[in-house]
Amino acid sequence: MIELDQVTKRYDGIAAVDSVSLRVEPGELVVLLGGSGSGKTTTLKMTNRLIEPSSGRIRVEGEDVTTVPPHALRRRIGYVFQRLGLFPHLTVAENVGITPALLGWDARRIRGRVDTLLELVELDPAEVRDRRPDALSGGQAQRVAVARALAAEPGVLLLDEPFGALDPITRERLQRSFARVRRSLGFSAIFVTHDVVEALLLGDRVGVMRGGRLLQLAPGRELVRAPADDYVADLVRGPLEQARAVESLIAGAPARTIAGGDAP
Ligand SMILES: Nc1ncnc2c1ncn2[C@@H]1O[C@H](COP(=O)(O)OP(=O)(O)OP(=O)(O)O)[C@@H](O)[C@H]1O
Repeated sequence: MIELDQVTKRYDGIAAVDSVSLRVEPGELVVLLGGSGSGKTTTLKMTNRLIEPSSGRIRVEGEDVTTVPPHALRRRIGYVFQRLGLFPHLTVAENVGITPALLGWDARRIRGRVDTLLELVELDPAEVRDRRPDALSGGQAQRVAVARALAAEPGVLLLDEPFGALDPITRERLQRSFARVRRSLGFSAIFVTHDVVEALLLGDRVGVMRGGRLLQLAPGRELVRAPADDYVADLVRGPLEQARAVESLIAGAPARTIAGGDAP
């Protein structure tokens, strides 16, 4: 569904993305995981031509993206931005229905699709349909952003830290809700995050990026059991140790803090 073949992006001779190759199979969700500046967003934006690669090939649904006009490509690929990108002057229904409207769907079909998607992302259409984005909570707005990206029934979805700005409880709720939406619609997706737990829980496979390179692309289980190098090992160790510390706390064992000392 998505295929990157030795894709590189250079800025002033420096590689932001360095010879990255990966394939996303039909229905698969690949997470790109890495620290700030590792090249995740640049990789995502090259996939829908918001950024043009310096070299390499990208195919989406079998087609070389350079042969598809960018606006046509972006109508076929849903995109959820790092910072929302909802249009503040449009209502929720207008935001969600914008791509179907551009594609010339009739008003009844758009309305039906908008309501179906709002329900799918667990919002009550009657309650939020006519509100503007500033009248929504952060979590509600992010649900609307996901609904909007899915409105024109794309086979491919790109998500850039979609839940990054939310508190942990809202974030976890949205992760669960997104996993459900994915099961019911079955699209392929690339999901960018710097959150290791989110990556392990949501990704069919997780690609770890550092300095523009893809260090390892594997199911989360394999990253934990057989990390390709010390960087990957260190990256996954932190949250695993945290989880173990919490478990022993719950079990009533004399818990030790992550720093190694006894918990208060
Ligand atoms: N327009 C640009 N001009 C010059 N350098 C850029 C440009 N865009 C990105 N870069 C550089 O490319 C590298 C990769 O950036 P990118 O945004 O892809 O990283 P990221 O992993 O998504 O980081 P974050 O998690 O902070 O969003 C960084 O070093 C960044 O400074």
